[in-house]
Amino acid sequence: MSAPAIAPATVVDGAVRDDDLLRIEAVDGGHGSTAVLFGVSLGVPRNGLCCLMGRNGVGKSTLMSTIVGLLRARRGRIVLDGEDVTKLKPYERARAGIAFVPQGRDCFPQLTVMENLRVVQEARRDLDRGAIDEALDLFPRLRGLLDRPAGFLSGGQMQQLAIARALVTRPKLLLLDEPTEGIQPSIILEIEDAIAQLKRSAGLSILLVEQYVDFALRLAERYAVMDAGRVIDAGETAALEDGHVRRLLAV
Ligand SMILES: Nc1ncnc2c1ncn2[C@@H]1O[C@H](COP(=O)(O)OP(=O)(O)OP(=O)(O)O)[C@@H](O)[C@H]1O
Repeated sequence: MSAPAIAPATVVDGAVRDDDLLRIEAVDGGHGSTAVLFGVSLGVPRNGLCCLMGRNGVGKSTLMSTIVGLLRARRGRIVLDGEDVTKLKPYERARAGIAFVPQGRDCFPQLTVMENLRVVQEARRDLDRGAIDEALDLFPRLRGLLDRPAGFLSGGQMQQLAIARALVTRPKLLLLDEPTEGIQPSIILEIEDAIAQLKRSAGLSILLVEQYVDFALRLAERYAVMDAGRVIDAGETAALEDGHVRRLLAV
């Protein structure tokens, strides 16, 4: 049987702009022999937030892993602040300014909150102690928990620690994969405040994967919706009609 023809990438209007900090251009990718992403083009504005939405299994986490280099892009380009990072290793992309908070939060459960932060700092000699203080300023709740092992934190506290760990690297781009998942509403508000504050602080752009549509749209300037490994709609949130994204997600 002959291989199926590869469809040309279709770029949805408004998905990516020339001056975006992160430009994902016509990327194909997946897991081993399983193709998941098909010609994905998407941009994250400078000092802005793009929320990426879509039902379970459409490829959002696969795209995040491809951006940080845990999975290889089979076709297309990933450009960060004008630098083509498509072929860089994950640690090289981290040094180029990409930080990732995966689903599941990825902290060391036996280490205390402070040790979790120091591990990141000590792995990177270019980082100074001030970076930890700045990250803690954003999440004051963590200051009272510095000696507590991360495994004894609540889900919301753990999420705050995971974001703080990412910020210790002083990234240009922060990738957040479903930060509200399984978290109580009061802590979701704290996380929303922290993300809003991060956006205001100069130099940070955020790609947020989120199923909680209201949370995502309150924070975002740009949105994109994926279905079956493709971006099917994207644009400025300011121009969104009420209910438009929900209708797409219900497809
Ligand atoms: N390690 C893996 N090996 C093979 N296939 C995988 C692997 N991880 C995910 N997939 C498949 O890739 C597709 C996209 O999954 P992905 O996790 O990227 O979707 P998602 O949109 O992030 O969904 P969710 O919101 O449930 O996390 C799914 O069909 C999934 O089964």
